[in-house]
Amino acid sequence: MHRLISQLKESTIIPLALLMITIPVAHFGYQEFSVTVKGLFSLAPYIAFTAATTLSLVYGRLRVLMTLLVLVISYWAFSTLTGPVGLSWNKFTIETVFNAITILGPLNIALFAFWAEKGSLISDLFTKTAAIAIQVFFVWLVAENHYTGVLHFFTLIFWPSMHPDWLNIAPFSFIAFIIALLAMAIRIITQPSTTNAALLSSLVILFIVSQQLLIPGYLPVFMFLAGLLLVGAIVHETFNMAFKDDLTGLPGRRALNEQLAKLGRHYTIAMMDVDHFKKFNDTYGHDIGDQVLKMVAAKIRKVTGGGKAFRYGGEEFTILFPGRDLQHTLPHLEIVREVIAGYLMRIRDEDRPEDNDEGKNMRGRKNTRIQKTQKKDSSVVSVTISIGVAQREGMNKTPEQVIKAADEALYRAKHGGRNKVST
Ligand SMILES: Nc1nc2c(ncn2[C@@H]2O[C@H](COP(=O)(O)OP(=O)(O)OP(=O)(O)O)[C@@H](O)[C@H]2O)c(=O)[nH]1
Repeated sequence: MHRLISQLKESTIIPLALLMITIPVAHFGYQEFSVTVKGLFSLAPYIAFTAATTLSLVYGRLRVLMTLLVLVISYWAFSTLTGPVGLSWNKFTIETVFNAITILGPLNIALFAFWAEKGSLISDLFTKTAAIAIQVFFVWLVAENHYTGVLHFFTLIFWPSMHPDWLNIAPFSFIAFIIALLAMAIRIITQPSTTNAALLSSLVILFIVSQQLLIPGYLPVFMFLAGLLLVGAIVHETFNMAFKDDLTGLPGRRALNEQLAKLGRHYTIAMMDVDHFKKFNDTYGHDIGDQVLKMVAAKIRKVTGGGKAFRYGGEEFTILFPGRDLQHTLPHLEIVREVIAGYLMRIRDEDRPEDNDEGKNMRGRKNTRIQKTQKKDSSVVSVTISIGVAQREGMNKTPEQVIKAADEALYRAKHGGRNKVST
């Protein structure tokens, strides 16, 4: 739960801050731009969309690609509606296009966020693009043939309370935005990620520009932001894939190597390893083993004393203490060891408490749980870790040599009975 909240904060904070900053730029700043700058700025969203499209194709991010297609169509249609050519469109076409974008746009963003990415990129891309093409065809059909009935239906106000005065979009559009917003909120709560935050931001941006279409700055400035957020999401997630361990969320070996290269002349390194983990896996299975590794990583991540945790590989972890000597790190490592040894983990099964407080109470009743574990309830488990520590000194001059010394200390901890810190 704690990790979910921090992931949620991590993925939404930047888009939220950028949305806030963009409001005054679109509302006041844009008016100060010269005509040339305004003209150039109208191209800015297309530049950001092109960059995001290229990255989506290179990294196979179809959900982002489909959202981009919705944004490109919306931006092109909205800028045509509000531009000089749009004025020659008849009123019926203008209303049809505006209503189509504001009803279908949000629903499509939500749809593509949920529509699983399956098969090859090309066939998936083909199916999803066909879904958009069919919609575009129907909109064209309505606009061409002046199906006033359809348009009239979509602008009907069923519930006056659902259509407040400040709303500049049709009632059906408002409902579409609410449905899409709820769906995207569920999506980001269940799967907090930078991409989902960027998709949610695209939806919010589509709402803002639909609402403020007649204020000149909003459309290019906010659409540019949408493109930038999608570019940022792909770059951020690709970076995470390379540097973060997927199972535990800790920085991985590549990140560790980068940090090792930056260390100064004064540091301590601790290597740690889960005790008898092979036996644990054999007894409880690999999936439960994974859950335990996640728990161990969560505890190691909280190390105090200036330590930085990494997953070294398998059931091995590393903590770097830049600028700290060995004696300083020992009490902090003892805390990590004790916390893990004292933690009774309830295995995720049907009985696992959904409620976090219940889980805490259960852990509080430690002695009863241990007895229960030994007698009949095999759904509560615990593990210990052994830790080896070494600092940069004497013959151990390079990070590799210090890691080797810490590994040797870890070997001594294992042979000294495990569940201990050795130097
Ligand atoms: N579930 C799970 N197991 C893993 C993972 N990575 C490594 N392991 C297992 O960790 C075990 C490591 O076993 P060993 O290196 O023999 O050491 P050990 O059993 O922990 O014994 P000691 O280190 O001597 O206490 C192996 O069974 C690996 O399959 C992982 O990501 N998930």
